[in-house]
Amino acid sequence: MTKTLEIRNLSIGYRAMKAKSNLIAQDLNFSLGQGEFVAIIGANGIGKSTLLRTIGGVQEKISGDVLIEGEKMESIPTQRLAASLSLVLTEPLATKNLTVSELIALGRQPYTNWLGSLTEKDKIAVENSIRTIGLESLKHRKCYELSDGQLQKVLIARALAQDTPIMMLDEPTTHLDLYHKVQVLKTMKQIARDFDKTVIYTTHEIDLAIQLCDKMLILDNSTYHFGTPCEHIENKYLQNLFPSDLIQFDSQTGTFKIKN
Ligand SMILES: Nc1ncnc2c1ncn2[C@@H]1O[C@H](COP(=O)(O)OP(=O)(O)OP(=O)(O)O)[C@@H](O)[C@H]1O
Repeated sequence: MTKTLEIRNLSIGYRAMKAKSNLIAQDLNFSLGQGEFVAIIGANGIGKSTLLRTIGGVQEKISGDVLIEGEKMESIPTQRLAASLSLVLTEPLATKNLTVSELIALGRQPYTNWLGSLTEKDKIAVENSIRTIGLESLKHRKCYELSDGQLQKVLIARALAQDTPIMMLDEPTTHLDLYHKVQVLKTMKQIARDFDKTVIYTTHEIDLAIQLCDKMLILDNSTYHFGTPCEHIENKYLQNLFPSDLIQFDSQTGTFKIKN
């Protein structure tokens, strides 16, 4: 399997603080291949978003390397990087006055000219994304008219329209109900499979990730584990992810249960 994303000795954190605590995670090493669907999990504040933003190139790393298709990220020109990697973050949207179609069309920016005019190919990519994510009935609506869950789907469709070999999504299902969480995650997995893309996302929905993902990266206090959900269960890495006073992981069912 071709490696699309390689993380080598990567340390992440926040430089500005200049204190030891600026280091969120260190010496991370893992790689992802074409067609893989991968979740980053871990407790609140452990560093999932920081990691995703760092490997997505919007946050400076502390040290180490992120390689995109074998090339160090910092040596890839911006335009080419935008055609290699799409990123869906949780930040509020600045452009809510656009229609759903217009916002999704912004995903085509790496391929359009400086006027931003869409070619036939761009328009087809936008329509395909709308259909794949199931947004046909909303495509003429203004983004400010959408619910949080609907907007979340639109942002995923925009990343899909960007048509990159790597897609990264920060908590893409937070605002969705259970049915639509599963629908979106299954669609993302299908996209990885059908188009040989590498899809990586952060999540708190560990049960769903166990059922759907090829691999999981578990960020734990001062350590991490990378492997298949089965390997994590066998190695009991999920058992100690949270304090044991309230919940415990049931390895038979692959779910967390509330303690009596
Ligand atoms: N801009 C920032 N400057 C300094 N520290 C930050 C900044 N943003 C986040 N942090 C800290 O970095 C750590 C990791 O935060 P991050 O948002 O990556 O965690 P997370 O695992 O995504 O959390 P959650 O599950 O709550 O979304 C936290 O301790 C947080 O307080």
